[in-house]
Amino acid sequence: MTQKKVIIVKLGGAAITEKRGVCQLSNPQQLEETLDQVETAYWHLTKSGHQLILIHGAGSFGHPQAKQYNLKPGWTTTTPPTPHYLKGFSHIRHCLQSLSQHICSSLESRNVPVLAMSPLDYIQTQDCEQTSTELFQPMAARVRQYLDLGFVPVLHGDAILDGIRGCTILSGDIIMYQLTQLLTVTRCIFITDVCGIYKSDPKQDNSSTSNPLIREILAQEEKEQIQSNGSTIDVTGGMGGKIKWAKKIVLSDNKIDCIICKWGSKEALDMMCLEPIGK
Ligand SMILES: Nc1ncnc2c1ncn2[C@@H]1O[C@H](COP(=O)(O)OP(=O)(O)OP(=O)(O)O)[C@@H](O)[C@H]1O
Ligand SMILES: C=C(C)CCOP(=O)(O)O
Repeated sequence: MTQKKVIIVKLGGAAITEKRGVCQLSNPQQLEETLDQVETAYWHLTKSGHQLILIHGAGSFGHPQAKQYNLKPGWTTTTPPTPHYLKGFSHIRHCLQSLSQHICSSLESRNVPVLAMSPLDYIQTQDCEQTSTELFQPMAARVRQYLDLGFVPVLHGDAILDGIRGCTILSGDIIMYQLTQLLTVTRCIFITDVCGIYKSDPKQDNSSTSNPLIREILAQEEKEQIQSNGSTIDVTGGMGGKIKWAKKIVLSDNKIDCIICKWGSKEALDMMCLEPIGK
């Protein structure tokens, strides 16, 4: 019997939403293809006894709103939130829930047994990314419980309460990292709208000579010559943030594969179906 494996797929905000807009989904063909691949991968994994966790990014349903209301630094716990913060927090949560609802109902109609989980309900951070892994235990325990029952848990980058900042923004990339620390995970896949990591943003330089795709990155290397400032609003660090958390995953357990690939690509489907890397 093959050993049961768990994979985590993050559907990036750039894959499922139009990040140049506000509360705008990706074009229907892009979104359909992305979710079709998730459906195919789910059936493939299930047949072989493997399990799938989904996380989605916020894209245009979270980043512009977080910026507008200054929600990442939060309101601090010493003073109560101003009406501006109350409105912003309530508004962003409403936007995020509508995105999660859309993704989950599209997958449910494809017969993928998804169960949505809002991180806000499972974690209060202590200074956002500085939060210790043990505080993520209730979230991981619920994910484990859903997996054991045969469901596909769906989490997302979220606006959450924070013991120091009052509130903050928790990236799906950090949720990915924390889950790898608490569950046994074989592979992490980041699906976005570019084929991987380049020397600099491929949307600003699409020449394969001056801006090649970097196929592998040494996780131990402190600094690599990668520029990661993108052209859309991203309060959680964009591609730079993703590289940071992917490296932390690999450094914490070098048996976990970490892959960044483009929605709809053959690589994305192969990686989600647990095909070997580099085939
Ligand atoms: N060096 C780079 N290599 C590849 N992409 C880069 C680079 N620098 C900037 N980018 C940009 O990073 C974007 C992907 O990062 P982003 O954080 O938007 O991904 P995501 O996970 O899909 O979104 P979200 O954070 O909303 O979930 C691409 O759209 C690309 O234009
Ligand atoms: C902007 C919000 C609310 C969450 C960010 O999550 P990410 O898109 O996974 O980085």
